[in-house]
Amino acid sequence: MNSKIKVAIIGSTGYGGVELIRFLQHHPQAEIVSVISSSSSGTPISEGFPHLTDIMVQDLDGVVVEEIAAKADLVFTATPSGVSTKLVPQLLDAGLKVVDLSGDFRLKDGASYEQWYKKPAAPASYLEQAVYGLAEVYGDRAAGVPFISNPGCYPTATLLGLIPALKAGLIDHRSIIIDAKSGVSGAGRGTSLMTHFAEINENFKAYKVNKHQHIPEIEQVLGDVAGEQVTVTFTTQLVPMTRGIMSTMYATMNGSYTDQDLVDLYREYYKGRPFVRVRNAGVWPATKEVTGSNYCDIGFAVDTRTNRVTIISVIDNVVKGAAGQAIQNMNLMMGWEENLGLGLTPIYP
Ligand SMILES: NC(=O)C1=CN([C@@H]2O[C@H](COP(=O)(O)OP(=O)(O)OC[C@H]3O[C@@H](n4cnc5c(N)ncnc54)[C@H](OP(=O)(O)O)[C@@H]3O)[C@@H](O)[C@H]2O)C=CC1
Ligand SMILES: CC(=O)N[C@@H](CCC(=O)OP(=O)(O)O)C(=O)O
Repeated sequence: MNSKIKVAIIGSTGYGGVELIRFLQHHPQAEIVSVISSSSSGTPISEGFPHLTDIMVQDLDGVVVEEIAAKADLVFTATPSGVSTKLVPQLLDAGLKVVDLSGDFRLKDGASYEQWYKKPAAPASYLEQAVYGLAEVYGDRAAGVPFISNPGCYPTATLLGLIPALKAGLIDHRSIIIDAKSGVSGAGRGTSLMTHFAEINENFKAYKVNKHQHIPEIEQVLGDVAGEQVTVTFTTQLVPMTRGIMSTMYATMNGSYTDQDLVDLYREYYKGRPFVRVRNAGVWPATKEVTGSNYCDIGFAVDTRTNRVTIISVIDNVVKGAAGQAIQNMNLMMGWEENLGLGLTPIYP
């Protein structure tokens, strides 16, 4: 096994960054050498996060690329969209490996990024260089590369739920409808009216309907899998819970299949992949069954009356949707077992 890799976390005061710290502290092959903040450098991280008093590296560093390059081998950029666009090229040019958690390098087409994110795209050469890190689908592309773009939270749950059926031709790609719900931590730590307690508690609201920035990401990957253009209907909703995404997908089947046919197909597709668990026929997953873990759990319900299938996929948005998947990608980049440092059972209840 290789020697320990030195890692730095930019955005370590955000939800993704704090979750990276939680897992990396116990990673057998990684050592956190720098926790970085653009707004609180020079202060101990435990000042804002008292639950982190036991982490070895306490003082928050500033975002100084040369200093990061002098200390670290690999950087996790858990930074907002628009920030990674500018930061990641500098880190790569300084010789660092990067796993970026933002949406800035997921879309290969810069014009599409600008349309959906309403921000300038990163230079095309860096978009090309980024390997899209949906580990269970593209994991074989990750070994030895310097730069992984971590998938979005909604796309992770959705794509893992759809790809085996689409690839096998079981579902009609023109019929896909995705109804996705997220806990409020998906919006990050910053406060807004959208996630304000009085606005979301005992409430359930749709947002960005047909306008969500994850639509082109989902369509890009489904198009790649299907070998032709795929468009989807995608509705996102905010649920009054802290963590968790449930993506419920509907599609017309191209033949007559049973729940068990889908279970068998998905178990075969995800054979050997430690983080996708396919439920037995008739058993549907719940968000609490993956909380705090890197699992994606998937269940099915075939409706013979309508000839449609309902696919239900759940993840913890902060883990499999962000920090956990980022560590899984680091493991694959380094040629390690993909579940290294991630073997936690979900927190229940
Ligand atoms: N939350 C989730 O479930 C998921 C998040 N993501 C993506 O991961 C990234 C991080 O998300 P999340 O942790 O939730 O977001 P947060 O808003 O919780 O944290 C983002 C952090 O980025 C830092 N930051 C802000 N501006 C800058 C800057 N100019 N330079 C350097 N750092 C900066 C801030 O820390 P400071 O002020 O200390 O520098 C802040 O704490 C985002 O791109 C998000 O879209 C992806 C999948 C799921
Ligand atoms: C609940 C909630 O607000 N979720 C966010 C997910 C943001 C995110 O992860 O953004 P990128 O993947 O594009 O970086 C949203 O729907 O925009």
